[in-house]
Amino acid sequence: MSWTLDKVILSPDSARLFRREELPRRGALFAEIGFGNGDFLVNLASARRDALCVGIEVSLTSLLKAARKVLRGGIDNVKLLNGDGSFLLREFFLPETVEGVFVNFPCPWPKKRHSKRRLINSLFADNLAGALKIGGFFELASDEKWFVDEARGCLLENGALEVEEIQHHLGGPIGTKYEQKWISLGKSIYRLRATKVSFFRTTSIVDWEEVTLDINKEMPKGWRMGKLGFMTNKTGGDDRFKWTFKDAFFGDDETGLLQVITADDGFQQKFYVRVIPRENSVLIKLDDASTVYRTPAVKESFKALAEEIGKL
Ligand SMILES: C[S@@+](CC[C@H](N)C(=O)[O-])C[C@H]1O[C@@H](n2cnc3c(N)ncnc32)[C@H](O)[C@@H]1O
Repeated sequence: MSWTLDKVILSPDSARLFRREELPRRGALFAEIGFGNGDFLVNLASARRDALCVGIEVSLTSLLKAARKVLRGGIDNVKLLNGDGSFLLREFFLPETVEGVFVNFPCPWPKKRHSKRRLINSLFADNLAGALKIGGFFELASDEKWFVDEARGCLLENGALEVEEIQHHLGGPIGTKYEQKWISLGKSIYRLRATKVSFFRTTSIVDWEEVTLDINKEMPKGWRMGKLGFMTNKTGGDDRFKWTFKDAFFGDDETGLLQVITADDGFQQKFYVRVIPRENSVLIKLDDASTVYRTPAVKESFKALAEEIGKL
């Protein structure tokens, strides 16, 4: 990533420092989840120069496009995070600090078999309520009435949120790309607003203090880096988290690289672990090109890899 984009996009590593050093010093905090082309976020940030506006997106293409827009506009109160909005609402923000959360035209995933992919569920409602300060609000806009109905039901399950009736009208103050698209096709727009009215907190699972994941494992007898290939498709974990080792690669520099996929409550991360032979040991470390949130699944995958290497 270029150094300029780096000023706007927070990687898991820079998010850690920002969260500790900058976040508590900022004024009002707003978040937009699934910001797409970034227009709404940029407009919000321009209208509220006193506030920090955090955009969360799963799409890297959208992330880069929006970051360029922010830089071109000379806007200094926007930060972007790559990842799932529900997870990052809970993990990135300090408890009960966010003034407002916006979700504009989320993917509805209408098919039943895709319903687990829908952003708004009971876990989202809890993560939202945990991030919002008392008096903070949530706004959802969608062209799908059934989706907003379902979202309303999920929000109502969290007793700290006061959920209003669904509003049905055409257009909002700042039309997003999808809003303009649906309106031009003659579709209706549904809006839902909720306010946090009482204390509610969630527990973060990311270890924000832990920096290193390095493990130094005693080198097994007859060790060859090629043995790392035996890890491929090994998997483990429990109800809350899972890890899988994928492809292994071997460099000319005697080191090995293993691809790892982890999931914590469905939050996926993909990264590479470098395995480096030392005199009598094997060093297992996060590859320099990878950054991850230090979740239980990530930590356990390192421990499991060390254990497996011991068996080789
Ligand atoms: C239909 S588009 C709407 C974009 C924009 N808000 C608009 O109104 O024009 C939905 C966006 O949500 C993003 N998205 C989907 N699931 C997400 C998640 N779990 N967390 C964050 N962003 C997500 C998609 O990548 C996509 O950019």
